[in-house]
Amino acid sequence: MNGQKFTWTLQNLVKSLYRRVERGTKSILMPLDLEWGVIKTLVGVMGRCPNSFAHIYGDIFSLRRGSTKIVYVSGYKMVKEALVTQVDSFARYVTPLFGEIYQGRGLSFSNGYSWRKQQQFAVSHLKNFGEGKKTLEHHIQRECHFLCEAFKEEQGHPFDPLVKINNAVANVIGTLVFGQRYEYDDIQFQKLLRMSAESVHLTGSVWNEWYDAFPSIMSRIPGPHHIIITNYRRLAAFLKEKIEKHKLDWDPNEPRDYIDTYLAEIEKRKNDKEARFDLDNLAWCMVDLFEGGTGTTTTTLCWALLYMMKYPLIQEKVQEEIDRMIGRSSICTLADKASMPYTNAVLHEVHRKGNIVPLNMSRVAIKDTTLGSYFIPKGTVMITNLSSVLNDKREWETPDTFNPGHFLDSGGHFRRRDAFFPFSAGKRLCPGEYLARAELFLLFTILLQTFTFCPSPGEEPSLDSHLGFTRAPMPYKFCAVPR
Ligand code: HEM
Repeated sequence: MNGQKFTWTLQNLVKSLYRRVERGTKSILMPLDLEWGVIKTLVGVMGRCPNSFAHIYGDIFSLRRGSTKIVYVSGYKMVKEALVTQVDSFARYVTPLFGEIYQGRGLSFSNGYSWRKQQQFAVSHLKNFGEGKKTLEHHIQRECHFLCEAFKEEQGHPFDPLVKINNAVANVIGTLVFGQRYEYDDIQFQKLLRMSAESVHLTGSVWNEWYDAFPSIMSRIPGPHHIIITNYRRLAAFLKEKIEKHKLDWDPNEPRDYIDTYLAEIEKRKNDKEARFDLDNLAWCMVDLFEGGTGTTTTTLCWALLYMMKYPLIQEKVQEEIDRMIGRSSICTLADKASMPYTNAVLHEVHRKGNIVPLNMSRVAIKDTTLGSYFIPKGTVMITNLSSVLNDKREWETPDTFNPGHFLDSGGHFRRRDAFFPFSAGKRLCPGEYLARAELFLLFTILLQTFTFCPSPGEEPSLDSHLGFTRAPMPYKFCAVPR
């Protein structure tokens, strides 16, 4: 069968699936009951967005993956009810694949008392890290300097910024977690970053879906799903080496990073076994912080620079505000954000349109509950569609347009918006939000203070994306022209 005929056959298959649903394949639980694995495969092959199901079937419908029922929740009001109002009815859904990898350790795939204690500890470290000249702000500013130097080396010629940005962002989280940064041409570190990006990409692929639907079969047959497991274990091994080195010259009175403060916490919580402060858990929390903190922030900054290239007038307005509030040679600080409403609004709009975690991380109902007017039995998996919140026509004036005005009032002051959920919401929201926002503000502002970003000659910037676990722009090149 040639490619065109194959696509045509798949299109007809999707249409017939739609027809089957339109005729009303009633589920006991919800109005819609489809095979999620089939849908995901078709979505992957044909690039269809699962949001279209919400347009047809409303803010709550259900799907099936193997024997697992999945409730799919869309729209600001319903997602908020699920994540915030009914927060105690749901916990993190630990998929079979990630259950196998994490075994209850770390931050992302644990629950209950141990998760709460580990999460509180991580959030506090990420917010209050460092003193004097070794603050979070200082580390980010230093990394901005290295990134600007690396961009300058390109001398205004077209280049793909992804590797340099990814390395800079990984260095910030690396400094906070294990006290070390790497040069942008370090081959071993680049290999580790590629491995980490590959895992994130494969996590959003159908292989992960099929593993979750049929774990005992998939664990026995070869395929890219095994790469996810191997890559996570390699990353954990790399981080365990850092822990071992730290133990050799650890001084509890002079904590250098997350490892040092965690080692002290292990001592402090010796009698609180349930909180699980131990060396093994430390390594897996580090995996979560490193993995969670690198790809997401990198992708958001790549979107930000792409939007600036696409909309040069917006870029000019940001630069005008930078010149007015900071000047060309002073170093931007976090305190500057309060007096830069336009730049702040542009970054918020980048988060909204970038929409980098479209389907959030899944939950599971831990008791019988009711959402909207639907009964959801204990054990049902729930996906909250953050994409539908960030594009909800009932909340945003021009949801389909990149419009920083969404975050500005009529006087040009910054205004918060209720439906701004890129980091999710409720008590399980992203623990790295503060760090990510600090990093993005400083990196974005310092880059635009130093350069103007233009498309490669003769090329029109494209806003096309590719979907793994995160939604990232297609690889692109630009010219960073010194100002
Ligand atoms: C633009 C940047 C980022 C975005 C958009 C983002 C978004 C998210 C989202 C949507 C979740 C799922 C929350 C939920 O289940 O309700 C999440 C979880 C998580 N994020 Fe982020 N994140 C970002 C940056 C970071 C950074 C910098 C770190 C680490 C320093 C981080 C670490 C984590 C971890 C560990 C989790 C799992 C938390 C848990 O299960 O309790 N993220 N993030």
